Amino acid sequence: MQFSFFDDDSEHASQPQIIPLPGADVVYMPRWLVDQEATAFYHALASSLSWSQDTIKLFGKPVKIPRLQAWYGDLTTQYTYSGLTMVPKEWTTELQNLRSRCEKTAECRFNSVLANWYRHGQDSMGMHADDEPELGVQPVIASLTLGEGRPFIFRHKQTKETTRINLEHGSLLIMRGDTQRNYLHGINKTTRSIGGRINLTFRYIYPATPE
Ligand SMILES: O=C(O)CCC(=O)C(=O)O
Ligand SMILES: [Fe+2]
Repeated sequence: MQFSFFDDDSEHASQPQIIPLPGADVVYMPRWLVDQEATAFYHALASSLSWSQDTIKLFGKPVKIPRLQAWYGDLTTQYTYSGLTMVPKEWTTELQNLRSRCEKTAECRFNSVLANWYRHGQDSMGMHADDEPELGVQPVIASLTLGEGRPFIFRHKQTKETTRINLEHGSLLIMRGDTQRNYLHGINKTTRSIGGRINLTFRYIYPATPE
């Protein structure tokens, strides 16, 4: 299924759109940031965040993930994974600014943000759900797109029904409720020659409880 939003009335261009996915709660807000501001944030984040291309193990072999990433947050959000303690970087001015605006829109608190930089069409993110226990049972995730729009794929875990939403420059996508429980999501590669896209996913990570 493909959704496109016909919106002739520019006054309503940033009206929230409810994405009709059964068993999910997804709202898409085109032009949450006006073009000029979104472009300014794209360049500021590209040059100021501490980007790295992380390595994961695939069938025992180290493989570089196909994008750059950076993780920022409150110190309470650090967690231990396979004996490795992951410590977030301290909030930058731009990230603080965007965090508080996302909190106002989503009407909830965020203490962490994962930044992804898709440098070109060959950068991607595999299908996954953001369902780690430290995100809680019904996580709210606010996802901001800056730069080149890319199709965001939702796939229902049981029915496998697939829905694509083109995430545009300056847009905010808010996922809540059972979205992570019922759906996977991801960003495919494309052979089209396209520009870069920076995505910020604001989250709330529950502080680890001592064992
Ligand atoms: O780039 C995107 O829109 C997806 C990012 C994402 O799913 C994640 O960071 O968990
Ligand atoms: Fe995700």
